[in-house]
Amino acid sequence: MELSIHSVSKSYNNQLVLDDISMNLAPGVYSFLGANGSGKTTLMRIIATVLKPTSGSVYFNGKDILCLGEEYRDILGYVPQQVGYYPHMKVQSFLEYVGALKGFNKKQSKEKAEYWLKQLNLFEQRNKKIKKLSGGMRQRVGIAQAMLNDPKILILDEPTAGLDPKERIRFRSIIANLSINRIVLYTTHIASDLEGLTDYVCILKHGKVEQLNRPEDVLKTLSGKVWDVIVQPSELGQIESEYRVGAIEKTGGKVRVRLYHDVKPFPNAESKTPTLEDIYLYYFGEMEK
Ligand SMILES: Nc1ncnc2c1ncn2[C@@H]1O[C@H](COP(=O)(O)OP(=O)(O)OP(=O)(O)O)[C@@H](O)[C@H]1O
Repeated sequence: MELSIHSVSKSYNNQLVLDDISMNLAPGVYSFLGANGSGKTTLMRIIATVLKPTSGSVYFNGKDILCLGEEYRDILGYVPQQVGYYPHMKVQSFLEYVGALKGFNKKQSKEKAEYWLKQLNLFEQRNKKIKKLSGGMRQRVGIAQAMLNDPKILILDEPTAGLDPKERIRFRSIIANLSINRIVLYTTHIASDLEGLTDYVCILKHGKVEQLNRPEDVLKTLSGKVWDVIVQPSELGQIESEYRVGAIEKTGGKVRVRLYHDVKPFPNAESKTPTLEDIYLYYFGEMEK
């Protein structure tokens, strides 16, 4: 099974948002990491066939997904960003309704809805109205509706937005369980979401792929470039103007500054092992200021 993105570009009103993206995806979890506006949602919508690329194509097992039509929708599960799933509907009724839309008969829809309600720990909530659910529960309803047809490709756009730390951990184990024999793509701008979950990290910046690598290889690219230095608060401004700066922490009356530089920036700087948080700040720190 292979999903192949071939020279995909997308412009909105002459603004280039995706710039010649190519990659081949096999079963596994792929996280698309990028700051706001880096084109993650646009790419997910193209892969979900909600949006057409300006140029380029996406192929599933060698066939253009736009030509596969219904056949592709049968193998696709898509959880869009911020969906307002019928707030007045009850959870199970909603899932059965989605089942009907996906072409299942009443009995199949009920069975599938109940199966996924149990899998996603939502069975207790099945008779609650969607608007009464917490953000994490609503997110799981989103995953349940996408899973009804047992998709080969599962796309989750910013699935952890608005979740509390406990829900994030639960989400991670759900995805780990669902990822076997599927291509799972999800977008995030939270580096810690990737820890222990993803097989590949794709860093998207200004519509281009900066890296597509296993997490350990992504980390290696920053090896020898991550430094901690303890300075007086008054020195901070100067450091920020000269270096790419990550986290800043108070320590006693001083501050510990994480900075990224190819060579040791100060005699007292301490070399640090890169984390995914560092990767994010290295690539996107400037954009978030
Ligand atoms: N329908 C549209 N019309 C015009 N511009 C758009 C449209 N959709 C997205 N854009 C622009 O394209 C760029 C990329 O947006 P996109 O939503 O793909 O990024 P993103 O990485 O998913 O960001 P976020 O994390 O904020 O969701 C942004 O500059 C956005 O304003």
